Amino acid sequence: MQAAEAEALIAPPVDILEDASLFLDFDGTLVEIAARPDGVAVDARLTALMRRLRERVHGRLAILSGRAAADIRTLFGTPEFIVSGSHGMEFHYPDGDAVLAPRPESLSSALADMRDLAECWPGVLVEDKPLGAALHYRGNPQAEQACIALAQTLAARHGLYLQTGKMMIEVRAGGGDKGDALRRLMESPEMRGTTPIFLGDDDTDEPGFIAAAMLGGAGVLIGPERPTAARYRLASVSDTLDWLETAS
Ligand SMILES: O=P(O)(O)OC[C@H]1O[C@H](O[C@H]2O[C@H](CO)[C@@H](O)[C@H](O)[C@H]2O)[C@H](O)[C@@H](O)[C@@H]1O
Repeated sequence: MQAAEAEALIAPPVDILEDASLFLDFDGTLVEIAARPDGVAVDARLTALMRRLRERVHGRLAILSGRAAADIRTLFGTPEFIVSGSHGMEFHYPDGDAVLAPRPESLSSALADMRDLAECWPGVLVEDKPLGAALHYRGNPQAEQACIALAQTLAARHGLYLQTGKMMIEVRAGGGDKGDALRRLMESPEMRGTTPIFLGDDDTDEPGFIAAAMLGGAGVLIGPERPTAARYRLASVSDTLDWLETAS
């Protein structure tokens, strides 16, 4: 699918959640980007909003995050919606069921190499994830090229998938993405035949936008204009929370 010209994108109509299944990215969509991965929090407004949205879409609500699903579940405190983590490779359901792809053995070696690099670049953080290892350089943007080069080397050496992100680069298990997660969830009896709507801000969200469109729904890009497979756009996290409150 061709990326749409982002400047042509408008806000989604507020009645778009009628007969919808709603998929939401987390960082940069529901919460502002923070200096560090552990710098985000879920406040009372967001908790209440998720409850209202769940009712609005009759339970057809999921977060699709690049984070570990356990992170999202901890942040929300045993959520009553589906959480797909690790870029579409993990699933946690409200009834306690969980599906997790196998952790690549090579991640231990990749993490050791990343930690060696981080020791040479103050401000660089290493994130150990269930299915991936990430280098965050938001704390030292000058380390960007070194982080990308190491991640490229590790991905090639270990046959891992190279995942780009916002001031981070990750090597992770391949074989799935947020588009696959959305398609899988849309096959459930509860969601089948409904219209998938997916809100996200990052590279990892683009496969989800494509999958939503191919199933008759739409993606909503959060943030500044850029080439994207999303059909609509909201300019910021703040605008997104306001729009979701109106639409719920
Ligand atoms: O798919 P998402 O839910 O948007 O998760 C994407 C990544 O989010 C986190 O990193 C990003 O957010 C951090 C906190 O705002 C920020 O410090 C970092 O620079 C961003 O890249 C998370 O740490 C990653 O594991 C997720 O893949």
